[in-house]
Amino acid sequence: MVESTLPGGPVDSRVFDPPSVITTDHVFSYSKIAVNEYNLGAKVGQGKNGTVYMARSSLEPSRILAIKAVRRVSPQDKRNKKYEQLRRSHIPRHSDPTLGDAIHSAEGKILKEIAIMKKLRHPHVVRLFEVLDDRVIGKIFMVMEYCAGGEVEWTNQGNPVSTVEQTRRIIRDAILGLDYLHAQGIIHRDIKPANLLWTAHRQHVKIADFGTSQFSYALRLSHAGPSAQDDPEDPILLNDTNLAIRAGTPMFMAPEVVYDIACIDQNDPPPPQPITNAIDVWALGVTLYCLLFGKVPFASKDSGVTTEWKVYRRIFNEDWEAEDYMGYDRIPTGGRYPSDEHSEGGIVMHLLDHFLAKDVRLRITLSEVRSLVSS
Ligand SMILES: Nc1ncnc2c1ncn2[C@@H]1O[C@H](COP(=O)(O)OP(=O)(O)OP(=O)(O)O)[C@@H](O)[C@H]1O
Repeated sequence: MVESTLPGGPVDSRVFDPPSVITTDHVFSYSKIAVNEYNLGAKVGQGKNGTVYMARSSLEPSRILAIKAVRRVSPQDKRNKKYEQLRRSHIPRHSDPTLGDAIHSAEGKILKEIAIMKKLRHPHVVRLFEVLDDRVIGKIFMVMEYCAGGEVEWTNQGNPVSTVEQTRRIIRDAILGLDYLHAQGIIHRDIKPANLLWTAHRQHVKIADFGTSQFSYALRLSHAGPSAQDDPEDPILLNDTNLAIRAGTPMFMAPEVVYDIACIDQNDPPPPQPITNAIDVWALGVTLYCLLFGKVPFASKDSGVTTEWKVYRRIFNEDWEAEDYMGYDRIPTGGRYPSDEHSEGGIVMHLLDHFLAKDVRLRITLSEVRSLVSS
């Protein structure tokens, strides 16, 4: 068994390991139970646009994979019969991302997710192995590594389900994955427990779901310097105007993301802050809070049509509250401002404070947090 060592422990790297993502533009066999050499097994997940199945390759049956099957046309767009007719009769078999992007946003979205995943190769990021994209077929198939442990769970009727030590391990893995993403110029934009997947036996956590992620050339340049100019880039990645558009899950959104809605009725609002990779750090802070306390830090206290707006207002204006105990093992926090800052509770509350700094300039960076959690 080959193992690679990361700070905090070894990672099993026995998985099939092609040097780059394979793109197959001919689907020679496709049914409900198989696509090309892959036999589809149980359904393991359902997203807005895609269904995820367990799968095995007939060429290597011992290896379990995950295949995400995504419709080129989203369910509501299916009503657009004209488009579907056009697609079936005119689209050539070979893949052309820019064409796909231009003719249909659902297809453009999945091609962008694929272009992003193609750049990524890290022990704490779900790996894409192959894309089956035959344009005469109504679906695109993404063959990925399988994360057998499922989504990171965080609440049982408002109570935490992970111990503080388990939480530390989850956050540590997510920090390593996120730090890598940012170095590649990728802002995830939807960090939350449901997008962190456990490997088998809950050994490690990997970041998943790049459906709302965005490539930022400026971010890539800031990490790689002039050598970033030599990166092979897919043209579909280079439009980063989307960064200003609100995306992700409301309760995990950073103050700078919800600014326009939160300040809508303020006479003298503070100046807006830039949208950067710090939005992922905020979302990781919200994730840490969820794991520690079994609830979100900024929730609307009532239900109704204005709920989402109220959440944005709370994110923007209000401070988070600390419970007296954190984790399934109920370790004392010492309250929102613990008197003993060196106690376990004191250290964790201090960390939360830095993750959830409303001012982007005061928010902790991943390199700062890395040194804190590995010490
Ligand atoms: N590699 C994987 N291994 C195991 N389970 C997975 C894997 N990828 C996704 N899943 C499961 O499938 C679910 C849906 O996947 P995913 O979030 O990628 O789909 P989506 O259509 O992009 O969803 P969304 O509606 O959030 O955009 C996930 O929440 C997860 O439970």
